[in-house]
Amino acid sequence: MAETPPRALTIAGSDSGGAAGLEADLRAMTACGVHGCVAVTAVTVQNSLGVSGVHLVPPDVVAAQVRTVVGDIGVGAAKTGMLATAEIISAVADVVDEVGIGRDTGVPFVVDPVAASMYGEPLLADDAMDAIRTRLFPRAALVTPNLDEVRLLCGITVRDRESAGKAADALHDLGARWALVKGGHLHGSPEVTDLLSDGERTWEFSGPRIDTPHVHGAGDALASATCAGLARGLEMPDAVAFAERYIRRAVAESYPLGAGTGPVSPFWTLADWDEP
Ligand SMILES: Nc1ncnc2c1ncn2[C@@H]1O[C@H](COP(=O)(O)OP(=O)(O)OP(=O)(O)O)[C@@H](O)[C@H]1O
Ligand SMILES: Cc1ncc(CO)c(N)n1
Repeated sequence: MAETPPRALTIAGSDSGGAAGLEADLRAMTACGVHGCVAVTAVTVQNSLGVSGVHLVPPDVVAAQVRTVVGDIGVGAAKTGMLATAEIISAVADVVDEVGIGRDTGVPFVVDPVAASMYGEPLLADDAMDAIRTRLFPRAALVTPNLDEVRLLCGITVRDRESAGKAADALHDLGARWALVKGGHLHGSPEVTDLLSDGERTWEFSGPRIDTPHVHGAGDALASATCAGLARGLEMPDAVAFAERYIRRAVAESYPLGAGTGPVSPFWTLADWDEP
């Protein structure tokens, strides 16, 4: 019998196409050697072409999932994905306080402020980004917005390194301990650069832009791999470096699926990482 591995929790929506959402989260956690637990917030009707339906889970049921997982299994870190409504966000803020998940607890909280699918369908109610900003940012060890989410959160349009730095500072000022500004949407540059900051120091994670359209779930996988790194006991910059290494290979090995956009690949594991 093997030992119990590190555990992490994702509070997220389901993608029936299995590319993004909690399905992507669990796969990334598994690939990173971590047992993933789930608090489901919503069921989406989704495939490689888009989202055609959303069915919400009641906020008290979301909170009960968090409570019951943490009370029995215990987790070393947690993350959020699709939270859908201000009511679910409020329930999540209350329950993470109750169970000791948070910015300055021993169980780091990664907030991925998912606003829309990659096709542009909303995954968050219009009034709910404000709830993420006010209720979740002050509890977050790390926030991981893409450039559209940065604009919604702090009104900054990121075009280059300088504006990315300003955005990271603004996100930090909203209460997050660390901010990772993801540059995947800055098309036109041959490099993809993600900028991590704690308001004083910055780390840049750069690599060549990989020529693939199949990046469905890339953001979910990056936040989940970071959460897995934290659950494995890494400090923040190391956990992000670990996740950046994971996502670059996952993007390089992405594959087509259906008639639309395919996912980043989870079909390799930690055991492969040290291959030449
Ligand atoms: N073409 C690419 N080449 C290399 N890395 C990429 C590419 N696309 C995405 N990435 C990596 O994946 C990360 C997440 O992508 P992105 O910035 O698009 O986030 P996202 O919009 O939240 O993702 P999604 O909504 O598709 O799950 C990027 O920060 C980057 O590290
Ligand atoms: C359920 C769900 N969560 C997150 C995303 C964003 O990647 C998506 N497309 N679907």
